[in-house]
Amino acid sequence: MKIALIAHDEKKPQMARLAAAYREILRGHELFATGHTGKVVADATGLTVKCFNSGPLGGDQEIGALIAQNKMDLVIFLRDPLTAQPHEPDVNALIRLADVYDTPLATNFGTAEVLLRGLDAGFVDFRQLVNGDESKHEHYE
Ligand SMILES: O=C(CO)COP(=O)(O)O
Repeated sequence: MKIALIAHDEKKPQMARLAAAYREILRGHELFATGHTGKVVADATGLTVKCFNSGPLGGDQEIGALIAQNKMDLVIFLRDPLTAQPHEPDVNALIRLADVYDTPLATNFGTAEVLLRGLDAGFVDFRQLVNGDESKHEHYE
């Protein structure tokens, strides 16, 4: 599975804790992240993370583009709801696309834990069916 990890600055310590706690689950998957979050996750876990641009510089849009191609299976986006973000439209666009493509998305630590445990239990396996079915993608277009 392809997993995107994104955290706003105030949430990066949480992301480091989450990634370290669920390292054994994450290591079986392909990890993607916005620039600074990717470094935080790589440092916390030692795992390989494909890093895109930093969020404010277009990283959210790059991950959004993968969602729009149905090439992202799960997104953990630890948003900071208490700080205004200069790239709020990009954040909203990414979340909107996840809803368009029924991509599982967690925006806080608690839901992220449930998603990762669900991933481990096979509850996200339906994504393989979605990705393997091109007509499904056309259906969304
Ligand atoms: O701003 C972000 C998501 O909107 C995160 O970007 P960074 O991981 O580069 O800090």
